[in-house]
Amino acid sequence: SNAWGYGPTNGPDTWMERFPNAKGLRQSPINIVTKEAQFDPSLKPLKVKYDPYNSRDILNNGQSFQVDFVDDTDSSTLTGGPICGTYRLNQFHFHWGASDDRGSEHNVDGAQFPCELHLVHWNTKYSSFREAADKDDGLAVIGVFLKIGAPNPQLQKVLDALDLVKTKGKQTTFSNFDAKTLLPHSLDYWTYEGSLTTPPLLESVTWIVLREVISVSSVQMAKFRSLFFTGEGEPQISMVDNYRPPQLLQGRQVRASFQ
Ligand SMILES: COc1ccc2c(ccc[n+]2C(=O)c2ccc(S(N)(=O)=O)cc2)c1
Ligand SMILES: [Zn+2]
Repeated sequence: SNAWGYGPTNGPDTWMERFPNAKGLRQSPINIVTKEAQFDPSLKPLKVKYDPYNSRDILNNGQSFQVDFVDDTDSSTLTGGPICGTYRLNQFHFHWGASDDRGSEHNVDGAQFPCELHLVHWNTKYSSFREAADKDDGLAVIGVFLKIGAPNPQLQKVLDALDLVKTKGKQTTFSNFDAKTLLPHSLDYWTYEGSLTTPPLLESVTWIVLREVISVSSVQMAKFRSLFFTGEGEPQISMVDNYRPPQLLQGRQVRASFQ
């Protein structure tokens, strides 16, 4: 099939055939080498203000599942940190592995986590997500690593909805969810200029990767893996290993908000 994906014939190593950005100079994800991340005292604290009223639905888009937010007002926003101005929360989604030893997109000192959460925001100097998506300062994505440990009750609310979106294209109402409950206590972060990690791989993302992880149990990870890349009635292919491997840094600086 010509659609991009994560399989042997349409996976990350084939993406540059149809998406030339794949060979760009600010591609994501990357391996974060913590000793080379320089503390930048000019970085401001992250300011996250999410309104549960804005959560709308949960969708299996055939590559991951995402929770979409109503983003026609400034009620769920990201400000401060490395960004200028106000960015609105558009959606969050995850990337995960077929087993607990892999699954995250960013690595830290060469280590992979079983899962990574992405909270996607767009710069309100543009009129919409679509308009912002291809601008140098258009998007800001908060990355949060999930580490195997105690079950995560906040995450469980999202996982309980997955039974209704097993196959590609399925979506269901998902209201009154507070995305802030998925964040760790500390908002210390690494930041660098990068891209979308899926086609069209647009180089429009200020990445904000949190140092502190959130927990997920192995049983909860099995719930992610119960989804399918494929649509209803098609031969089932489990939705696993939907992560792009780390890309070259190409001279970019990774900054730290903490010492
Ligand atoms: C301009 O055309 C577009 C723009 C964005 C598209 C997209 C197709 C899939 C996902 N997206 C996304 O919005 C998208 C893709 C990747 C990520 S990520 N994994 O957070 O880098 C976030 C958001 C097409
Ligand atoms: Zn992502």
